[in-house]
Amino acid sequence: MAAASNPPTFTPTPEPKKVRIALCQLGTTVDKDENIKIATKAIKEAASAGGASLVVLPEMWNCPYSNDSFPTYAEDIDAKASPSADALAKAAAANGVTLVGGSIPEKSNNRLYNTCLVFSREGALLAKHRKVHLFDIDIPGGVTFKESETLSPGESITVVDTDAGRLGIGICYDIRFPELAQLYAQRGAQLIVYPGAFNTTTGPVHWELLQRARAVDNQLFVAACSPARNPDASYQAWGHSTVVSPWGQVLGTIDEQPGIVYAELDYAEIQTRRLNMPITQQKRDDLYSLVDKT
Ligand SMILES: O=C(O)CCC(=O)C(=O)O
Repeated sequence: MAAASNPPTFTPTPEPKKVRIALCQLGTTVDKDENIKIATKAIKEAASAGGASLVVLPEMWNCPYSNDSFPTYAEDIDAKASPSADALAKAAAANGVTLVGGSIPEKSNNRLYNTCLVFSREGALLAKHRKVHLFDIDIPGGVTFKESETLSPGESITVVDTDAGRLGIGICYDIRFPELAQLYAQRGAQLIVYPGAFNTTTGPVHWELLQRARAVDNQLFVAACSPARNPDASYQAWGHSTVVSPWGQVLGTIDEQPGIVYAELDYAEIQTRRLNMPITQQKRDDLYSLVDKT
């Protein structure tokens, strides 16, 4: 069967070639100020003791993961009334790291979003990603959650150039939608970062599987950063923050306890894998295609 002539969509980004990433699996409390302190301390440790140049925080790191908490912990980022965003900007600059600031509940124009902020190593806000796919599921005897009771979905997708490479951003449930990751790959993302908080029902079966699938499908790096499990919380996070290579190998992971996962990302591997196995060129555009509507 003749392969369709697909144009290569990957534009290699010349620099950087190698990045040391740190995923901070934070223990989250009910006290926002305390959570900010915990996050700030972890960012410092990841940069200084850990030598990371790219630091990632978990989904909803400044509050308990619950619909009761989102409205009360939400902050208005655009109005510059966000102690969490301020603390992240300062921590990125103080430690000279690119920071994917997990997510926090954001309030904006009478709506709430699950929002990830990305900061440069100078502390400038580079991107804001609002979770596009809300986590609404009902698994009897397992987990039931309906983010749409309080949150609204984001309306745009996010690829951002940073000192630590070209990053695609998704939040947790966003990882279940392969087309989003494919669009990010088409736009030259080298790494897709998913702050996430899977749970003890879906986590054991899907968390690593989805990361490895997104990495292998798109021949790029994937990193997913979870909160640590809090036995007292209503939502039991799976933990297991993980980094995966374009070949689907787990480069670093952890259990459900607080801690920091480190990994070396050698972006040259992306090109090697794509040259050795050129699936992008082998796609059958005559039979199917991905439509970018953004
Ligand atoms: O997809 C899952 O199983 C979990 C998703 C989730 O916890 C979230 O989107 O916050």
